[in-house]
Amino acid sequence: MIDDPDWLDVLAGELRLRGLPEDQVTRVLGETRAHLWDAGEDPARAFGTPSAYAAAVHESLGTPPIPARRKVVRAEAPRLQATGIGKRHGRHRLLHDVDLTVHAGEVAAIVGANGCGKSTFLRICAGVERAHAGRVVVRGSIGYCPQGGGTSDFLTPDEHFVLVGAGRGLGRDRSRGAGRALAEHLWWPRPAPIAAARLSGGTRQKLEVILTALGDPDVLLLDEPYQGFDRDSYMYFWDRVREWANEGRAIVVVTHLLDRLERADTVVDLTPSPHAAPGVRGRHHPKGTQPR
Ligand SMILES: Nc1ncnc2c1ncn2[C@@H]1O[C@H](COP(=O)(O)OP(=O)(O)OP(=O)(O)O)[C@@H](O)[C@H]1O
Repeated sequence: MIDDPDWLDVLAGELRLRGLPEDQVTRVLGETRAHLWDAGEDPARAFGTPSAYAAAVHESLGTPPIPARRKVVRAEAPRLQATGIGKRHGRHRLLHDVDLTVHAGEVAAIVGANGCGKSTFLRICAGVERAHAGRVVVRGSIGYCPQGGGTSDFLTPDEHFVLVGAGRGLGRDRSRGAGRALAEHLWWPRPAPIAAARLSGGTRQKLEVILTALGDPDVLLLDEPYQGFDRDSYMYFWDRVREWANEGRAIVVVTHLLDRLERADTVVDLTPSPHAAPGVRGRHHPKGTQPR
């Protein structure tokens, strides 16, 4: 057998991402390992990518795609509700009366001109900055991806997965498997065992996104998370956002790029209106409309 523990780790992560119970994950891994042993084959040659094989297994087992726990919450209450948010810097009124409601299964995009307060609004939603007015209610756990700064120069990708996974209650193998499975979804199939300082800018940014999503937080807050991604990775990223939502997460993305806004259920444009009173911001657009 050409035993590839990395491939099997990623497969385990992929199966868990699809909601397979732990006993089924163990059974599938055992059977797969036995097959590889008998056939003496390389796993990628025998089964393709872990992601594709997990999808096939998932389909053949007929496992429901969305855990029931998340569905129930969607019907009951929004995951994130920001009401009447206001923020000042001295005499400058940055945010005024901004509302945002995001349920499980929904994607919200925050757009607007440079400096209009998008990152500030997201930080307020994440609870790392205080608003001067309004209220934020979050139901569930939060994964927050700021614009950079969430990784350590000296740790490898796997070490990041294990460290952050531990903080979210995941064991070592599970963290590594989940991290690598998420990496594959972002077009980063084999995170190299090198320190993060030596990763390319786009790859390091992928690491930030993966760490945010590790452990399946209920609410994902992503501040221009695709910076430095190549075109394919950018497309994969938006596919992944939609899949995360379909799996029951509530997602808020701060974005400058308007080409994927059809993926969002809600678009909030924080650009100040020329007709509004000075400092008045917070305009909402229904799904599919383009902000100015
Ligand atoms: N502590 C502070 N004191 C004064 N002004 C501040 C402070 N923090 C942020 N600002 C200002 O608030 C404004 C909004 O910043 P923010 O980063 O939220 O905007 P943004 O819409 O995300 O910008 P960009 O599109 O450029 O990323 C900026 O003009 C910034 O300089």
